[in-house]
Amino acid sequence: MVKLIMHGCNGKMGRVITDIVKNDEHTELVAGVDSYTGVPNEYPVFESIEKCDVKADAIIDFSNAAAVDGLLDYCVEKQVPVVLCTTGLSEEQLKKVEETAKKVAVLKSANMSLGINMLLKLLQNATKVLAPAGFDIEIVEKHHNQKVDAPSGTAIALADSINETLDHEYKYVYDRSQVREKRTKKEIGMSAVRGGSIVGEHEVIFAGADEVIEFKHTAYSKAIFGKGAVEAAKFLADRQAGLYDMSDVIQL
Ligand SMILES: NC(=O)C1=CN([C@@H]2O[C@H](COP(=O)(O)OP(=O)(O)OC[C@H]3O[C@@H](n4cnc5c(N)ncnc54)[C@H](OP(=O)(O)O)[C@@H]3O)[C@@H](O)[C@H]2O)C=CC1
Ligand SMILES: O=C(O)C1=N[C@H](C(=O)O)C[C@H](O)C1
Repeated sequence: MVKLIMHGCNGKMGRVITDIVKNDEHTELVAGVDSYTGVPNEYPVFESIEKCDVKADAIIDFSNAAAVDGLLDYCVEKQVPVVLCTTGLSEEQLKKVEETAKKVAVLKSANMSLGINMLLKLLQNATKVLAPAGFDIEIVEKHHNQKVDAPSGTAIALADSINETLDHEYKYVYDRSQVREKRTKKEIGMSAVRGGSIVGEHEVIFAGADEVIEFKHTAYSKAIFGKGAVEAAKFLADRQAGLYDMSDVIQL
């Protein structure tokens, strides 16, 4: 049995993970952490990770960026692997993730779904053909009205995957409203839409002269992220220190 701590247990994804683990015979939630402790839980809940004294094989994190520094320190101190799913981390925090992964196993992924992780690979082949042929690259993402970070972590991961095949020569453009200029060739535009209960949509557009190719992923439920995170936790539980991602968990 893999014993888990759910960091952000009373949030939207924390509740999804709680349901998945309840129906999974190989995992058990031994504790939760959430700044909101006003609801009943079937496991002990602590208001911050520092107060959690329950031993576990791995932590799953869906919280917010401000909570991640303390979590990383805790993981190093207690030597507990962590599946880091929270998005919107700063450059400084991303460096801290890399440093942490030298001391304990960390799996970081902005999107735990099979579809997006497959798309990250597909895009690399498409980019190798379409970018040299002069196609412009734009990413449009849509999410629910409760999301705080923009663009989504997934949109950035998609852009990073594309840019990796372009020797990181393309720059990211998030806002065209302040500059009265045509787009340049070597840029990836990213646009964010927020509204209602949209679970998550990502569209990558390769726009050429007289033809357009679009890759689109639509999430119809948060369970696709939850299932991926639980599988990632099982994978990570007995791993050596290192920085992992979903391509280590899913056979692509
Ligand atoms: N990688 C992936 O596949 C996915 C990533 N995400 C990302 O996961 C994160 C969480 O998403 P979601 O569940 O929708 O967000 P929610 O806001 O619904 O949940 C986050 C929870 O974390 C709690 N929290 C805040 N601060 C702390 C803290 N210091 N310690 C512990 N818990 C804390 C919040 O409490 P309070 O409300 O009181 O602040 C809230 O209950 C986001 O960054 C989102 O982008 C989401 C879906 C998929
Ligand atoms: O906040 C969300 O809901 C989601 N966040 C992740 C992101 O920022 O990419 C993943 C998913 O799209 C849902």
